[in-house]
Amino acid sequence: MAMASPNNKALERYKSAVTAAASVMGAAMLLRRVVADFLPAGTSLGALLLLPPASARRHAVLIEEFDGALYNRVFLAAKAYVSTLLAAAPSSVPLMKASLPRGSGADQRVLLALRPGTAVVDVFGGAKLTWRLSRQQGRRGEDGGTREAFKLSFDAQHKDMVLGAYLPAVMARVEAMSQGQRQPRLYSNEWGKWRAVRLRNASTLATVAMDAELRQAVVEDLDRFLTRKEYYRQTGRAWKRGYLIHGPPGTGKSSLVAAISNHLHFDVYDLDVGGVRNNTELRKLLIRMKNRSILLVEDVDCALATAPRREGDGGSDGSSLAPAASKNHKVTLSGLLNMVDGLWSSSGHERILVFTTNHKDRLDPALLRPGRMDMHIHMGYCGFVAFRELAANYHGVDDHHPLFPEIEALLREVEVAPAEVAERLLMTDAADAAVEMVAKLLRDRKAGTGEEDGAGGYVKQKLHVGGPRRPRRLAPAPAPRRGGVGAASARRPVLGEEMGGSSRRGQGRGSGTGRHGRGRGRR
Ligand SMILES: Nc1ncnc2c1ncn2[C@@H]1O[C@H](COP(=O)(O)OP(=O)(O)OP(=O)(O)O)[C@@H](O)[C@H]1O
Repeated sequence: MAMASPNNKALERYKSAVTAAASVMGAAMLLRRVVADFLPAGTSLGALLLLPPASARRHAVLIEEFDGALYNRVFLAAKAYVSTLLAAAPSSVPLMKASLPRGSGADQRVLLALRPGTAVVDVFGGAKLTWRLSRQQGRRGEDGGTREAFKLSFDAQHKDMVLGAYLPAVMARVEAMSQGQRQPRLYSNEWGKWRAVRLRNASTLATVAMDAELRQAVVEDLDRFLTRKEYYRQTGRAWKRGYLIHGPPGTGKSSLVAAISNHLHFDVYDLDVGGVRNNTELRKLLIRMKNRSILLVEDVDCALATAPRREGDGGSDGSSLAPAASKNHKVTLSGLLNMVDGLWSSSGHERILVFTTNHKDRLDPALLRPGRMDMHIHMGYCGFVAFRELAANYHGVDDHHPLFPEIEALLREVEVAPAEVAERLLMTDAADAAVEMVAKLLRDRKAGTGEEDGAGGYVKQKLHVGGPRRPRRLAPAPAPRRGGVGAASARRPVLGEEMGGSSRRGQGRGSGTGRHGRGRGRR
């Protein structure tokens, strides 16, 4: 036990004086902070004493749908979180909205939402927090649509807890929910807004038949990209990557994009350039893309005008080989590239840009310049290795099928797209019959009778179903096909407006798959 000496007593007195002074100062500082934080500027201490007790006052955080032109991520998180609150206590709100996320299947969880003007109460750390939804008309100069906002209100005494613990917990919960259940989404632009549509392509990097070394190079490039945050930060470069995927129709370009999306868990924003009304709209679309996403421009040689051209100009044959800026082409390639290099790169990170084309030779040289696209990926006609991968994936056929030697020899002589092979393989559930169908396709192709049976070519499958695209140049619908068992599943439904037909006959062998229809003005 310590002895009480005069010196010790003096020390004790000194300590208690310091402690008392510190608590008075602390209280004074706290009070000053409270005055500064909670009261309008200029409010005096005297006024503070006249106010009702803190517990009786309410504070609120307003969470608006848009932060300038950008979606407010806190609003999106709040919406998802409120949906879980409503699901947990449905009886607390007499009337709410129920919907399926756009483009999702009927097996998806129904999303519950507040109707404007209604509220739901949450309890956190003993505090009651009220989420109220309001809706207002967009301001002048904005795009005019209605905008929603959440008002999160709580007793003033819980302000620090709400900002420091509750809102971060809401964000973390929503993040965890999205990591756990989320399939990459496909967005498509409609009237200046991104709409989520159903991703129909479940390709993975393992199921896309392609050269093994090329596949490895793509995987490594993607994985390196993901882990190089520090490199991009240190070098001051935008954290983005560009891929140009080229090759004849039906060789798996779109499938590869879907596979990349599935590999990285990145959403795909499939930009229909023809549907973009002007550069302002394009700018809005680009900045409204989320991070960790892929911007896809398919058939870039057809989709984008290269440079302004005089009225009536066309190719030497009267056709328009290089689309020019015109009434139909509001967005030019250079306009898009400038925006991608500028605001798109600076307004987000972990972004991938993919251009696809059937005709690399027709691309604007600006796109082919070294350094413009980081990697050029060629998807070619089906070789024997690719065929074996498809046969193994679809039917589990091993390497020793009796028809394989013949097929290997034929594949060296004829050009056939993997899509055509895949289609034959999917026409029946019987493996031997499916392999025989591929062999027949190749024999017919060699003999130049490929389409006589009406089963040649393939019907282009979009990455998505759902959100209607505005009709583009329509080609006649393909002739009805005779299909075996499974033919329907081989050609999953394609939007009518996206189906087209052009006979392969007359294009010469090896011009690609004959019947495809994207309606994107493919030449
Ligand atoms: N390399 C491949 N590996 C596996 N399946 C393929 C491959 N290529 C094509 N397919 C099959 O063919 C269908 C159409 O292919 P896909 O749309 O990816 O080709 P594409 O090269 O993008 O064609 P297009 O140039 O007409 O847009 C796919 O859904 C897939 O079933």
